[in-house]
Amino acid sequence: LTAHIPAKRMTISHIGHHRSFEVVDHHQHGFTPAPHVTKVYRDICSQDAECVLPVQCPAHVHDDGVLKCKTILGRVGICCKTGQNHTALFNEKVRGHHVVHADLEAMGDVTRRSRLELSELHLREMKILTHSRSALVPLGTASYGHFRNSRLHSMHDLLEVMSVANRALEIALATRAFKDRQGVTNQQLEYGMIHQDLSQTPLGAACVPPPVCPPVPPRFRKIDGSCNNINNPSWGMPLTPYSRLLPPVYHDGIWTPRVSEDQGQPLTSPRLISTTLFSDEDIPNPDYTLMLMQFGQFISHDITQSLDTSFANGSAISCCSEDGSAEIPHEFRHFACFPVVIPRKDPFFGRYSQGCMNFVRSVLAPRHDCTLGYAQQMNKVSHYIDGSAIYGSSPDQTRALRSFEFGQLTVFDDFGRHLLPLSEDPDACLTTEQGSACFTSGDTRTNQMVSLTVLHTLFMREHNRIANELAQINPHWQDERIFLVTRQIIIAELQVVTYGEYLPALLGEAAMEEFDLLLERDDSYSYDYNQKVDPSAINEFASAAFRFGHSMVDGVLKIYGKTKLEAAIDIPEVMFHPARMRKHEFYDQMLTTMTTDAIQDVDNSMSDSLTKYMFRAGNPFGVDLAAINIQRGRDHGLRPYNDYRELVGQPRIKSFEEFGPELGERLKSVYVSVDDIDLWVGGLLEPKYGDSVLGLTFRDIIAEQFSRLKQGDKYFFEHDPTINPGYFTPEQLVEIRKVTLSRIICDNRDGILLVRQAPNAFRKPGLPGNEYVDCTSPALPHMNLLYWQD
Ligand code: HEM
Ligand SMILES: [Ca+2]
Repeated sequence: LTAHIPAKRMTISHIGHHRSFEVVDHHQHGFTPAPHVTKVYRDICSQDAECVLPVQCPAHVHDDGVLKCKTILGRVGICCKTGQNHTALFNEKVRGHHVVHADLEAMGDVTRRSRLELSELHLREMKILTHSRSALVPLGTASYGHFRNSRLHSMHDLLEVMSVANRALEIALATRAFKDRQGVTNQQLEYGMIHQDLSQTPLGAACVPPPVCPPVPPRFRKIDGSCNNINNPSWGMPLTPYSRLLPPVYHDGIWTPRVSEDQGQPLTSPRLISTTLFSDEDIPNPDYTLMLMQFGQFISHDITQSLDTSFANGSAISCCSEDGSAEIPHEFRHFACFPVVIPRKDPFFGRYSQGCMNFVRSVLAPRHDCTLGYAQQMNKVSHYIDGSAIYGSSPDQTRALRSFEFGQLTVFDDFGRHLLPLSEDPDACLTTEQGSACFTSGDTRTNQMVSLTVLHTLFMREHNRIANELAQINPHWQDERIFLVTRQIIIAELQVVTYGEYLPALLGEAAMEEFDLLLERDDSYSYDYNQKVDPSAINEFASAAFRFGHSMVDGVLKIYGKTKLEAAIDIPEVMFHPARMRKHEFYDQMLTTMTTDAIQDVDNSMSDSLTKYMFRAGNPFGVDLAAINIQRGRDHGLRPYNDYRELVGQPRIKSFEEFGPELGERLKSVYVSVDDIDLWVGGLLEPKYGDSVLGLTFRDIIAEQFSRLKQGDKYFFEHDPTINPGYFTPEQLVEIRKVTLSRIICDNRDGILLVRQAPNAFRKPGLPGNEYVDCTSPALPHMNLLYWQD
């Protein structure tokens, strides 16, 4: 095998594969792949197919006739014809299902009906808002904190979201009407088998027009991610839908959440699943620091944010009675309500007579071509790794953050220490008490957790530091130029840290090879760009797999003084309450803690701070993030866990005991069928795979997402000049590749307490090769910006 592996892959020949596959090895004779396309064993697949990992071609799950092959690393792959087009298996017949043709007359009728229904829904919404006492989530409660997580930047932002969301809702209603009228089956909906041309219909006219792109691609990527892919200029833009690995499963094929595979009974309450399967155990990971947790959340916010549906005026919908004891009955509540039922005997919430945890379904977005079909959830932010959490996802948001002098971002100068600008929104945090502080950045979740605020502050400072240097090197540059070049460098740094340090720690070296996630070396360009790859955030990634991070969270943040432990903060105290940022030493202390203390292992243990007290803000109880994650998966139509096992080439589980006798017992008590297990739950229960901190299913889904974010992003920092309008020179690439998170930390510390760092901020300091060095040490090399002089 090794003989055919190009040089950069040689390192992995020693990596063993722990699981054995039932390999159908069609490949009998030798093969001679061309030097640059050695990713697949092409010869066994037909001309129009490629051998790829199953997760890269998920349509096969519903297709029996697929040919198995072997990928370059010896894993089972499949001969794939659909490429990235996972859900649209658009041919006249798929396993006995026929394409349904929608003619103009049907469309006219359906449109009229959906318009009517939409206005009825809005009318009802108004009624609920004006007449019901419990229509709104009470201020100051944990559920209000949860809603704050999908806060919008401004009124303008709200109007824009609403207008897109309403269009998507209208399409969902039209699809339902069409289904009733024509007798469409759920399978036909899953396969996207409604053939339609909406251009002549009112629905088509309501579609958001694609962005108009300049004939010459701009050197700097657009703030809103538009015009990255010439053929699909709206790919990756904010307010567009997630992509999917597998078609969703909805009870009605359109938007109603799924029920049990066994006789269609309702699924068990996510809260009961949470208390049965998840407990708070202290199992620190010996190898990785809290930074693996915190940077993970930071980068996830760059890629994805789904929004809870709100009332038209932006206020929070309540689905529970005022005292939280029961759900509001269907007829009196908002159509987007999907509350979590809390069992009466709940060991924790029972004490407070809570029978209902608020949960509101996510806002929808029309698909890119605005066609009929199952509901798609909206991503509020630019999907690309493009620093949108720092700069915002729209030109308005960016403008609000810039100082327009010397390329700088605005800061709050707190007696000489630069912090993020203070928020003017009285509702952005939990408290408005004297001396408290609440910050703004490109992302509305900045204040959710104080260690997240620290990372936002770090990258804001790094921007200003680089802008400063560039302004000195190029005194003739104006604000705009400095800003744009600095932003470009910051995005490159984010990508270098993500692909060079974060992902290898999270996924392990094997996945880096298998999914082609390794960065090139020195001054080399990458030639991986693939115009066919849709970079969009994957729904399964955002709503389940990448939420593995919640299991890594430690409920206590330790604060170290010069010689001893100074404090231990329960994290609910610092959720939407980042006022400690103003304490002189806190920022340095937090950076030290994050690069020193251990993360919790990824498993079925979650801190009580997240399952009992999240966002409690002084109340005796909070909300349960585990239950919310499970409910969100159902809200988004994620298929059950077993389907995703199959997707990554693992056999489906047949009995609960396959998770071991103890977990098996507990699983059995909350799921009727093994085919009911929620993806987020099953994924966390899997044993670690190889050198990854994750099980195989999550590992592969996450690896696939980051592969798309690289291959499908023309502006990815290392793409070559023929592809990347904002390419770096070879000399600049060498400099950018020197960057590490530890370097960024050292360069932007207050310097009050923090003087040293281990070279790899994600790995525990003191591990071999990761011993502490002084911030000034050459072991933490600097990027030389003189290569940007002109
Ligand atoms: C103290 C730390 C954290 C808190 C309090 C927190 C809280 C939350 C909350 C409230 C949501 C929204 C849930 C919903 O309504 O569906 C969420 C979503 C999410 N979280 Fe976390 N989280 C934390 C850390 C992390 C970490 C470490 C990661 C990953 C490494 C992560 C990844 C995600 C992702 C991917 C989503 C979905 C985002 C979206 O698409 O809307 N979180 N988190
Ligand atoms: Ca982004």
